[in-house]
Amino acid sequence: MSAPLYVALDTPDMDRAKAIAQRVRNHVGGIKLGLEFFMANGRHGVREMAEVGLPIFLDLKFHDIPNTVAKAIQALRPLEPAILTVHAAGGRAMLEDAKAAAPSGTKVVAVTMLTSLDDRDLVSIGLSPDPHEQVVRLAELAKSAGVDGIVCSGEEVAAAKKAWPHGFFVVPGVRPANGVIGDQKRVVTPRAALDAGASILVVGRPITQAEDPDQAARDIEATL
Ligand SMILES: O=C(O)c1cc(=O)[nH]c(=O)n1[C@@H]1O[C@H](COP(=O)(O)O)[C@@H](O)[C@H]1O
Repeated sequence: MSAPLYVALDTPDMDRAKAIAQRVRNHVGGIKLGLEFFMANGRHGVREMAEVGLPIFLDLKFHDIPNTVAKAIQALRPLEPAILTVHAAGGRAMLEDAKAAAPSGTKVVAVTMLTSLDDRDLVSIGLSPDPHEQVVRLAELAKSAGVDGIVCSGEEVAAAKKAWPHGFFVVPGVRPANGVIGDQKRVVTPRAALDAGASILVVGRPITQAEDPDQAARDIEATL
């Protein structure tokens, strides 16, 4: 079952992104392109990566006033990404306008609480120290604003799914057992994330920095 695994190709280097995509294409369900790739390669780069033949998740995490976010998404419409991200903290009107601006076939998902944050980080930005509370609150907001789902860590996905049984749940911050955690803080294994209710998993460095990305993707796939 390869469909739920999206590989995050976080590199500014088009040749490297293409080479990894070609190596792992039979073991992943899609490709996530984020700010690092987009800043270097833009729309043209996204089109080129679409030639690999896998769904494209365009992760630009929009967070601005509703008009600016809507116009930015309208400008991306020709790319017809399978999934795109906005920050839930942009608020209801921004989420509604983002969904209205996106192509009908694009899932708009709202980032709740970045997986690189822990309870101390939440307090430092003036929020309640409980990630579950924060994620469930933002999941309810995203649901009522009419977007398709949320991004959260595998630690909160079960609670969020309870609040939104038919939502689409993207889980990054996923690490194979004994994997290098790096800058992530709320981390679970791919299997645990799926068992908790993830719709798709996002995995970057455990695949892209592996000596053999193809084997790393196969190893993760085998646990799903
Ligand atoms: O929206 C995301 O995809 C995202 C949200 C989040 O809370 N945490 C998170 O890590 N991500 C993205 O998921 C990917 C994780 O990469 P690795 O840590 O290398 O597996 C990166 O591309 C992040 O931008």
